[in-house]
Amino acid sequence: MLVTLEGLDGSGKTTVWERLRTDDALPGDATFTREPTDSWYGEAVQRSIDDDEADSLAELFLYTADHAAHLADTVRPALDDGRLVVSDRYSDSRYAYQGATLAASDHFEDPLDYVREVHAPWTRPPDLTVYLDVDPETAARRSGATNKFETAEYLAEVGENYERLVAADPERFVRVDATAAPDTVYDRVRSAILDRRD
Ligand SMILES: Nc1ncnc2c1ncn2[C@@H]1O[C@H](COP(=O)(O)OP(=O)(O)O)[C@@H](O)[C@H]1O
Ligand SMILES: Cc1cn([C@H]2C[C@H](O)[C@@H](COP(=O)(O)OP(=O)(O)O)O2)c(=O)[nH]c1=O
Repeated sequence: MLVTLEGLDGSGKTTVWERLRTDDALPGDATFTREPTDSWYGEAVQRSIDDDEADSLAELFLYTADHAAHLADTVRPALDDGRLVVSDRYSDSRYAYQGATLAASDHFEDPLDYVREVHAPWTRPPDLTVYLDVDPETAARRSGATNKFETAEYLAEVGENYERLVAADPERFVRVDATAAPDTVYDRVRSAILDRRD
């Protein structure tokens, strides 16, 4: 089963993901992974993140290349072995974030839909996506604006894209109020995963 954690920067995904890794209630052979990955594709993504002048379309394809390699090298082999896979960010991040960065482009009527179409023929959709829901102001404050994406204004657009993704696929998403206390958020994410396991 493939579980993904999604949400704005600062929503608490990595905090939850780190705790899940040591939770004995989950299978000992579970694969914990993330996007951007730590492969050379992910390093190329990080260079783009660090470049405030990076071209948004080029950046989309860097993230997407990282996802393709992530599927081939990590996700599909683990799923084929019957393992639980938990990814801190995955394709919904691309739809939500690059759907926002490309909104300024005049190439696309609907950038979010375009990004989804790019992935549709070959990606592997998650079986469960836990959406850590937090307001953009809290997200920006918690994340400390460490990169070009972490402004409340931009994160508000990203949040609207996430809401669109949740509305389009309500069976796949479980929303967790990420403004709650860390232990409360963790317990709710943990329950969502344990309740959904095959
Ligand atoms: N439920 C929470 N309440 C308050 N602060 C939180 C909560 N979850 C995480 N944080 C803090 O917010 C910051 C970002 O958390 P992190 O897990 O890195 O978020 P993300 O991976 O979604 O960007 C960290 O300083 C973390 O300690
Ligand atoms: C996976 C992914 C991340 N991102 C963004 C979200 C983050 O601002 C940035 C790097 O992710 P990361 O460093 O993991 O930040 P965080 O821990 O706050 O999620 O890349 C995209 O824009 N598109 C994507 O497809």
